[in-house]
Amino acid sequence: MKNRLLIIGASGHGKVVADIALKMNKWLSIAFLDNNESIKSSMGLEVIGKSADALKYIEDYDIFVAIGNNATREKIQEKLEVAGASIPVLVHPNVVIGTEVELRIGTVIMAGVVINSSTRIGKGCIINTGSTIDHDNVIEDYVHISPGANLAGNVKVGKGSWIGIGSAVSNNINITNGCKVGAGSVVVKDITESGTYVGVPVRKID
Ligand SMILES: CC(=O)SCCNC(=O)CCNC(=O)[C@H](O)C(C)(C)COP(=O)(O)OP(=O)(O)OC[C@H]1O[C@@H](n2cnc3c(N)ncnc32)[C@H](O)[C@@H]1OP(=O)(O)O
Repeated sequence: MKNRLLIIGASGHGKVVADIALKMNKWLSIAFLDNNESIKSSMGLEVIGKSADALKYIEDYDIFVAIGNNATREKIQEKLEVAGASIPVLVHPNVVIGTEVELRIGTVIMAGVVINSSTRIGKGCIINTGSTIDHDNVIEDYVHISPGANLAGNVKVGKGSWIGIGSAVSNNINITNGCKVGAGSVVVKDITESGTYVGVPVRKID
């Protein structure tokens, strides 16, 4: 761990990530990188360069990718990992995390989340505000669980999938990689084909 933190992405998601990092009180200073040159600072934290500059900072900074798009976040984080960057896990102080829960690098756990026992969360995941992930889940790399989504026990979510705001996934369900599950949708059967699914229960629209 380094004593400075660099957050890639200074927009909405980046701000929530920075707020969590500030509350963790582990870093002496926190700054952003962002490709939008018009953003000079965000939340009182300076923007010191563009995303492409990240490799210049890997000796002195922990680096966290705060980009909401799963594929873009994966691309940037994988490049940083290959270059040997130190990539933290960010956990808001007000979460409940059970026994034998594994969280991998580049993942952020936002306020009000509950993760129950024996669940594994992969690299670069966003576990967004007030979502719940119950026991024995496997959340693969670069997944986004949106605010207020509820996953029952023994759920598996494949790499790069996005579970929409306020959606629900029944117990013992597998959702394959590269899926989008729409806002407020309910998944009661396995999803075995990548695509976009909406409704109660979900139907494939794309
Ligand atoms: C902190 C944060 O902000 S985190 C971000 C949280 N945001 C979310 O969770 C958003 C999740 N996204 C959605 O639900 C989106 O609607 C998606 C990804 C499912 C689909 O988006 P698109 O591919 O652009 O689909 P589009 O908007 O064109 O809709 C296609 C059809 O599906 C319907 N539809 C779209 N989303 C839903 C939904 N969640 N539930 C039911 N029907 C839906 C539309 O009404 C439309 O129907 P129509 O053809 O009869 O008019």
